[in-house]
Amino acid sequence: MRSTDSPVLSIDGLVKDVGPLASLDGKMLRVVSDLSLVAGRGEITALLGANGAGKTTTLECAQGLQKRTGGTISLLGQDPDTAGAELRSRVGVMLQDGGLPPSARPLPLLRHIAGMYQKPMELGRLVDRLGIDQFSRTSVRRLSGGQKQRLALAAALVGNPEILFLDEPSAGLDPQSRQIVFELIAELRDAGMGIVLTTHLMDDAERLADYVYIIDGGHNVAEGTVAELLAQEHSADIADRTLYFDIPPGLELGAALSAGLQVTQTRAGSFTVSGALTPADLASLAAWWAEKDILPASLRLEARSLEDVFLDISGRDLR
Ligand SMILES: Nc1ncnc2c1ncn2[C@@H]1O[C@H](COP(=O)(O)OP(=O)(O)OP(=O)(O)O)[C@@H](O)[C@H]1O
Repeated sequence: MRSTDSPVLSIDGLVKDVGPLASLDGKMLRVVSDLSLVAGRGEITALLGANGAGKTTTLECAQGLQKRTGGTISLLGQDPDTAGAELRSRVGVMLQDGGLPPSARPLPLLRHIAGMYQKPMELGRLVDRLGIDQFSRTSVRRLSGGQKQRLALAAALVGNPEILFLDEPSAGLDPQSRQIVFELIAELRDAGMGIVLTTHLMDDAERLADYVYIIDGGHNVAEGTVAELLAQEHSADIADRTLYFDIPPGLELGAALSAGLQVTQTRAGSFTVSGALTPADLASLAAWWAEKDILPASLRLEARSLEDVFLDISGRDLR
């Protein structure tokens, strides 16, 4: 486990049992087992995992919303299970379902929440930044999913927290909203806030996270910066590079590429080449195109992605 100078959250050996469950003959189900992580101030820490991996349960235990079965948790230096209102006022939480009162209107709601804190954020700026002024007088129940998500983020931020928890922050957001939300999250990080988020979207983790914990089956299976995870040892199944190109249908590549590469045609003329691709392979392919007077309609070379690493670590079976 990584150590950081000023952790906002550290979890050591977290265990969470739920139940008793009738489906298990009245036995308890262990949904988190021996999970440890550290999140630093001025950092975005991501818990990345498939559906049901245990991410939400872990965050809810960290926030004191669920009582843990075992392990230790320090949230801003205190145990969330026993701490009082003073700790809650320093923590911002954006839950997956928003948790907002359906009949409330955004602006009065945010003003009300701001009134509960000693040093709230400047409301006008936050409202403007998240585009809430466009729907400030529409009741929560009538907001779109993305508008609710932006309002939930504003509600989590208005108290100016030292640590911000975000459960699936980009769920339901259109590309513009996602861009605005991501920029704001990165700015808050740069200003020193500790941000802990859960996601099952590799792209979110790649774009946002300073440090990633991959969670599977209720425990950590890998951790590191995105660059460290991409560089780590992996099975032979995942290629370092994959080349995609589209050429007119009906042509056989023949000897244009060296033996040993995996070449597939996803549809006539659309090729995917993976394996130990070398510069010489690209040169010989280009020479073959020149000889046949072909300019590919599209051409893309991609390095291994976090998604490849994730699937390699956690397997391809549905959860
Ligand atoms: N009270 C409960 N009773 C039965 N099962 C539970 C209970 N709470 C959690 N679980 C199970 O524990 C596992 C972890 O759930 P959790 O919500 O933490 O996963 P997650 O990683 O956040 O998933 P998602 O990405 O789908 O939100 C799931 O299989 C869930 O069904």
